[in-house]
Amino acid sequence: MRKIFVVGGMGAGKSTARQALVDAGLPFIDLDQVGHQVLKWDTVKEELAETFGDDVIGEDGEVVRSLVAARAFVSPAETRKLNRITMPRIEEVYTDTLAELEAAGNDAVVVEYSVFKNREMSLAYSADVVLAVLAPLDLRIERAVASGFDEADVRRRIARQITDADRIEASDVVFNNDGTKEELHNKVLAWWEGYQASL
Ligand SMILES: CC(C)(COP(=O)(O)OP(=O)(O)OC[C@H]1O[C@@H](n2cnc3c(N)ncnc32)[C@H](O)[C@@H]1O)[C@@H](O)C(=O)NCCC(=O)NCCS
Ligand SMILES: Nc1ncnc2c1ncn2[C@@H]1O[C@H](COP(=O)(O)OP(=O)(O)OP(=O)(O)O)[C@@H](O)[C@H]1O
Repeated sequence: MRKIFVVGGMGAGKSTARQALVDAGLPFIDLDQVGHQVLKWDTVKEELAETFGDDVIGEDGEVVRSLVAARAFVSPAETRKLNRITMPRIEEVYTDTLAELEAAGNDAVVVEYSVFKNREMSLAYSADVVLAVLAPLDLRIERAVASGFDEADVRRRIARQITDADRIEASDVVFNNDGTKEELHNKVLAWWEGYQASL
């Protein structure tokens, strides 16, 4: 099963690019969504409370994501603590989901991976193709804020992520999302048609 990774910084337009491939009929795994799923595991909740404070578990017993973000993205060291808790569990769910999709007879899957670092040392070692979605920083911040995130939080998260130069270096195809959503959608679909024809 071909694994088509969609990577990009916060607010770049990964979900929009992924949707174009989903509209073309591909199943998808969004690793941000998988991340939210593992926050429901008791072991993860316990480790987050030990690391970032008991109050990161709300009165309803669920992780208060905004509070974890406020504490985990203040420095590379704190972000590493978060990643050490979440990443092994995300990888476990990812591997299981891949196996299920493969068993169901799918030829390809789109994987949206927001914290991609490089092809060798992350989940992306299994990628057949890496598509990078790029957009100017001010536009990314504006879009992320418009979708509900606090600006200071967005800036802290972006500071913990790799740069677009690194993304260009590590990817096979680059999409600039500096026009309309429809333009991005069409560019991704055009790539997919060409890619399929080349197989
Ligand atoms: C910190 C948490 C609780 C914040 O939840 P929240 O709902 O506010 O954000 P959400 O999960 O939707 O992520 C939004 C964006 O934040 C950025 N982001 C999230 N986690 C990270 C991280 N570990 N490092 C850098 N950026 C990150 C990404 O650009 C992501 O697309 C959550 O992001 C989390 O548990 N992160 C750790 C797991 C992880 O790395 N998930 C990303 C997919 S592998
Ligand atoms: N070309 C565009 N023009 C205007 N708005 C856009 C464009 N591309 C994306 N957006 C909007 O910007 C926001 C971020 O886009 P999207 O969710 O696709 O990015 P993402 O890379 O998946 O972000 P995140 O890292 O937060 O998951 C969304 O609200 C989306 O609708």
